[in-house]
Amino acid sequence: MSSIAAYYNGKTVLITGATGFMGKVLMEKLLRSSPDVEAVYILVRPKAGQSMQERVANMVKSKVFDRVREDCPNFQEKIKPINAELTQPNLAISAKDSQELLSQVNVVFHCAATVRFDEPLKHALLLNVMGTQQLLLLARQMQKLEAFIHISTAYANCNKRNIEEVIYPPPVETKKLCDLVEWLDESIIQEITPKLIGDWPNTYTYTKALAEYLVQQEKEHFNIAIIRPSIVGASWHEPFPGWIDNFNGASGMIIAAGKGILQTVKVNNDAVADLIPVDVVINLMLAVGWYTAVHRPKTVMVYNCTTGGINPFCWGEIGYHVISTFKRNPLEQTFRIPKAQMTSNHLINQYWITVSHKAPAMLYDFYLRLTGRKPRMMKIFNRLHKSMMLLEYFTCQSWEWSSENMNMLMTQLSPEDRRLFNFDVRQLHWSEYIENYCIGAKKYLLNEDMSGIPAAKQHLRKLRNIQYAFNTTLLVIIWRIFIARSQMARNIWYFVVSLCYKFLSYFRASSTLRH
Ligand SMILES: CCCCC/C=C\C/C=C\CCCCCCCC(=O)SCCNC(=O)CCNC(=O)[C@H](O)C(C)(C)COP(=O)(O)OP(=O)(O)OC[C@H]1O[C@@H](n2cnc3c(N)ncnc32)[C@H](O)[C@@H]1OP(=O)(O)O
Ligand SMILES: NC(=O)C1=CN([C@@H]2O[C@H](COP(=O)(O)OP(=O)(O)OC[C@H]3O[C@@H](n4cnc5c(N)ncnc54)[C@H](OP(=O)(O)O)[C@@H]3O)[C@@H](O)[C@H]2O)C=CC1
Repeated sequence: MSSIAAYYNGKTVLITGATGFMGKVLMEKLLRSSPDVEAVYILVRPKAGQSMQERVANMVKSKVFDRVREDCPNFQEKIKPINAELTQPNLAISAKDSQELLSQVNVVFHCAATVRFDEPLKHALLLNVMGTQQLLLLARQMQKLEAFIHISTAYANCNKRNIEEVIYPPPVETKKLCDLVEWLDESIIQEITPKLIGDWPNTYTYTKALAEYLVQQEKEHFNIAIIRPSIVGASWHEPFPGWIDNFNGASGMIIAAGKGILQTVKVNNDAVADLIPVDVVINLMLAVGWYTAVHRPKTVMVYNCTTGGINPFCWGEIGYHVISTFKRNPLEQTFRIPKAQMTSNHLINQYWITVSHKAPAMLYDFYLRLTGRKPRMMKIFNRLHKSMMLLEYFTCQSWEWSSENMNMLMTQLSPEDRRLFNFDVRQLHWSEYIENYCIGAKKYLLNEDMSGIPAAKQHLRKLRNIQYAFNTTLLVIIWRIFIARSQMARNIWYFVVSLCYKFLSYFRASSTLRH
């Protein structure tokens, strides 16, 4: 019997960020592997005109729960949603709900965060830092709390090259910074943000670094562990190979490449692409929850959850496998044939942006206008370029993370646990993983049916013919203009044509003699 699965049976778990990408995969695995878990409380806010209840009712219908639905058809009865808003005092949880949590919860998984790179500092602080502080205050009063697992990011300390499994001192006193932004005008905060975040690339990584320090300060009160995943991608095996449901991390760029929109991207081909499958992160989270509660380590354990040091793979290789997968399994209605120029040279990238992004977008928008439709391609590309700018910090450099704690934990697991909660990324076969990632993005994110592949291939052939015809016409036009303007070009042209003619005559004559 698995010790990890057995541990969660009969326990009450609280998950924040349960409606997010990782939260859903966590809930699914927990409910499937430990069907006798007492209850899974989730903090959910109303959103986009939907009440908390409506959101949860829709969420449990998601495909991500298909496997657990098959194994335990009444799995949703274990899910107990609590109305909460992490940016509000006391997380806006009612007194009654709060009492229930304080008396029941055994394990907390804190996943909620804003992961946007362009989040205004004030909001990122409110949610990622102050929200975490409020949750810690609540956790302090939980009578049966056995473990508090905080999900950070491997890039929380991306201003360092070598990242150990320790908490680094924060760049500022968090309390002072929070007080400051509370009364400062929004526009002033925006202006001083670059100065405040210093050598962090964005408010997301900066606030995740501050949160880690806050979490560590609670170590006297309960058992804490921090998990730092790198770039979380589609699942490796569970619940299905290639499961993905949002455009974050590398997924948006992979899809943009598959759609033939992204044709050039600024990456260092030889830099390590530290992707980590979502199910690996979730298995590690459940194992860490068990280990922290049962073994009660004396210090706050930090688990860098990365692949680069163990089973490295580079951006250049990812690009190659993404393009080759999408050529074999094309997406529907692609804009152009999938192809990716990948360079870390700014000027070369700018050249390709002009030639293979902006020029086709302008031409297509012109065609849309001519046919009485609204132009939209330039808008899409401007958005893509904004995203590419925000992501290039992560694709043009490599980091080294130590992963001793992840390795240590592996040695603590029984063979059964190692199989059921596998986080051994040495077994990851990258080309197979990337292929499943791309196909998963097609199926689960874009809702495209695999039966549409022959039509998608036909569309690619049409695009190829258009491209050949366009290139030939362009070449002839350029050459005609050139010849009309330059005597030298004319002479070269006549020389080349006469040379070809002579060659042809020679071959025809020699083949006639042979027969
Ligand atoms: C040849 C292939 C090469 C592939 C590899 C190339 C590059 C790899 C790229 C990146 C890797 C580095 C990632 C580093 C991660 C660090 C790890 C972390 O710790 S954490 C989490 C990571 N966080 C993120 O990834 C968030 C980043 N995103 C953002 O900050 C913002 O989305 C944004 C980039 C600033 C863009 O903001 P914008 O306001 O313009 O858009 P929205 O996010 O609001 O999205 C609007 C809407 O569009 C949908 N969407 C987004 N992207 C796409 C897409 N590519 N195609 C189609 N649709 C897309 C999005 O879901 C929204 O839809 P909806 O309104 O319905 O929700
Ligand atoms: N995805 C990745 O590549 C990586 C993620 N991480 C970390 O993993 C964790 C989970 O990330 P991921 O699942 O990808 O993120 P998502 O963006 O998919 O999910 C974020 C979750 O946080 C919730 N949330 C956001 N704001 C609030 C709020 N004000 N009150 C209550 N809940 C809120 C969201 O709820 P709602 O549905 O209501 O918006 C959602 O459930 C984060 O802590 C992130 O930093 C770390 C490394 C990489």
